[in-house]
Amino acid sequence: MDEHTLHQLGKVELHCHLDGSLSLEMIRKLAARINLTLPASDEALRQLVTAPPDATDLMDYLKPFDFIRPLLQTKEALSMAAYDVVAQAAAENVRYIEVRFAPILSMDEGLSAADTIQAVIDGLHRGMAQFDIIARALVCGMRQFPAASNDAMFKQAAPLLGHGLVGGDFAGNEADFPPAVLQTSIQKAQRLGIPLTLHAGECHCAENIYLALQFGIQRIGHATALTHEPKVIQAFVERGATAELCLTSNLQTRAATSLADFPYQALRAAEAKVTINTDNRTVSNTTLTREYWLFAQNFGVTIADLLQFNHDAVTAAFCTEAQKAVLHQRLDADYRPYL
Ligand SMILES: O=c1[nH]cnc2c1ncn2[C@@H]1O[C@H](CO)[C@@H](O)[C@H]1O
Ligand SMILES: [Zn+2]
Repeated sequence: MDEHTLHQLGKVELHCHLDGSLSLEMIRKLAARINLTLPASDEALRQLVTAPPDATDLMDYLKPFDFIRPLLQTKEALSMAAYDVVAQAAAENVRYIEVRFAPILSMDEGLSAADTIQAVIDGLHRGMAQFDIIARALVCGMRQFPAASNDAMFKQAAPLLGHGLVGGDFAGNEADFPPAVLQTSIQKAQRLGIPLTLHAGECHCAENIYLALQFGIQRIGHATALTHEPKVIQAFVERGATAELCLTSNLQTRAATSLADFPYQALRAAEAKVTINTDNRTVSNTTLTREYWLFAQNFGVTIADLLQFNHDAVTAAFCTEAQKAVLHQRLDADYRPYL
């Protein structure tokens, strides 16, 4: 299996952050709009927006996001950014993508949460008009922000469900704000009818995954801490949950200290549903094709495995059943020549 074949294959991506995935070209365009001077060379710019190579933990990894935040404070900027991520995904044959972002981080200059979501949806729609891809939005509450801010954001988000928005998540500082602390906000979002995925198990705490499952959440972002926890893996499988795995990101945040520490093999042995994702194309300096290649190189996954991961991704996606049926068929057609 070579990288070219992996590039050609149709793909479905459930876990991709908007602000962590802007192309350098788009970062330059957005910086020009706020008169921010950037390093002239792409190499120097890349260093500013990529996770530090010696990051010690998740919070260290998240530092480049502070640099991106001022760039995404207008509707135009959010729309341009969303279009940019759709274009990148379409270029590597992603057929369906859920792009997530945190409205609260784009409200510094007066936008409402609803404004930010509508702007991202507009950009996704412009991308869909241009490229052969379906793109939907997810909104992230930020764990370290006041519950009231997250609750208000989800309240404004709910009416946009079915209009380009398909669900929610909580991102940010998991170690200090685990699911137990978020319980009330999670339940409020669920009562609004917002389908949730949740970042959990990225800080060596399998208990967070267990609790997310207990809360009725069936998609887990990262799920890294499952590796050495057979009991939690069993609960994960029993619940029919799906893992949104992000290999490169996990090695950078030290959620996994080595390949052996990454939960793929354990999940595979338990016949759990897994999907491959970038997390952050730019901050993690990766692509979905590269993530597939890493799985092929390190874990010996086959084309048939990849097809299965993509079917599982479609099944776990938050789009409509009618769209899922079309996507399943499309994947079968995409993979047939390679099987
Ligand atoms: O791997 C991750 N774990 C937790 N939070 C993350 C990760 N990647 C990005 N973000 C956070 O999500 C926000 C919205 O996109 C980003 O600003 C970043 O702070
Ligand atoms: Zn993430």
